[in-house]
Amino acid sequence: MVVEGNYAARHNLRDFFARKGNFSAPNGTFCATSGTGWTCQSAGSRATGKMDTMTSAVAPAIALTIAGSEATGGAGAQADLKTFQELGVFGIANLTCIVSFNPKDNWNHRFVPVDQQVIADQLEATTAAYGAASGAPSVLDTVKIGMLGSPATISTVEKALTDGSFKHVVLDPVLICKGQEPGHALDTDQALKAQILPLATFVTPNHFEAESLSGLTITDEESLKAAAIRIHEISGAAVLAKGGVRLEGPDAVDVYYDGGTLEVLRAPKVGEVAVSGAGCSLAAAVTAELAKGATPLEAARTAKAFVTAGIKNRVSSGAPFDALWQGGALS
Ligand SMILES: Nc1ncnc2c1ncn2[C@@H]1O[C@H](COP(=O)(O)OP(=O)(O)O)[C@@H](O)[C@H]1O
Ligand SMILES: Cc1ncc(COP(=O)(O)O)c(C=O)c1O
Repeated sequence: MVVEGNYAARHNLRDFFARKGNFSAPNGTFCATSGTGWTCQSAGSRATGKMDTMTSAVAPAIALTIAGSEATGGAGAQADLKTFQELGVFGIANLTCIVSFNPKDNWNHRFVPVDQQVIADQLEATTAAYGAASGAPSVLDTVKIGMLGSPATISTVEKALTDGSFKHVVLDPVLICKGQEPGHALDTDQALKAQILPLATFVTPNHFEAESLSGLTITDEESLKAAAIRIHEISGAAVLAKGGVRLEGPDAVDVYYDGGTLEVLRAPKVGEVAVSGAGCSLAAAVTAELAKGATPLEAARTAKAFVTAGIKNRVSSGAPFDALWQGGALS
């Protein structure tokens, strides 16, 4: 029996009927409840069942992003949620800051932090709803950390990570954004390295961030490998170090290293400029795949393919940079 595109199969059936009452589906099926049972009838066929038989049988995997809002929708929490959804994961966003590009100032970032108590409140609500003690059918054990933006926020998030019981902590160590000058946020950089990096199980530095975290200069694939190895040694995390468009050559090259496997992930460059949301979407795709049970290496491979497709299908705007599109090719 198909009830409204399988909605009921993914939700508590009792809740479904409570919302919809008796209803007619567009294919001519009529569904109703009586007592603890349900009946659906269409021309020539009839199906019955108990209200509890389909309860949350296939709840989706859950993932949380602790990240900033990027108002134009290309990067930040917006990119993370779109990626989670595309990959079949129920996404939750707890916001740390609001970034609004400034078109009157060369599209530089205007950054407003969210109040620390408000960040803590969001984390409290999320934990109560989906944490280990929540009774939720899918427990939240996978979190992505995006832009934190200040030492105060880093301390708030550090507390949530140490209080919580996350199996996977994917850190996109956002030290600068595209368009920002390197060195803009060095105090945050230091706090991120000291307080969040040791808690990460997977880290996705871009070229600048990999140089900053490793202390090495990265000019080619070999030095990117050396940086990935160094960052693993420092953090213990699986590392996906991104060369992207910042290394010469026809391919966008990233290096994965987890202490055992070293793998170069490559895809032909699409254009020669960086695309907004590529780093966020890559780390979010890793997060979604880990939440669904993939190994870190499998998650990295899937994420690379997802981001490459999203860059090919990029969205242009009045801004001087394109945004990644997570939704597949539009015909
Ligand atoms: N023009 C491009 N063509 C293909 N892949 C790209 C391109 N730019 C970046 N990538 C890939 O997108 C992902 C994000 O990389 P990057 O843009 O360097 O990260 P960040 O957004 O953190 O600076 C990486 O997998 C990188 O190799
Ligand atoms: C809130 C926020 N998070 C993260 C980023 C990093 O985005 P990207 O995926 O383009 O590196 C940005 C960049 O603008 C941002 O504004």
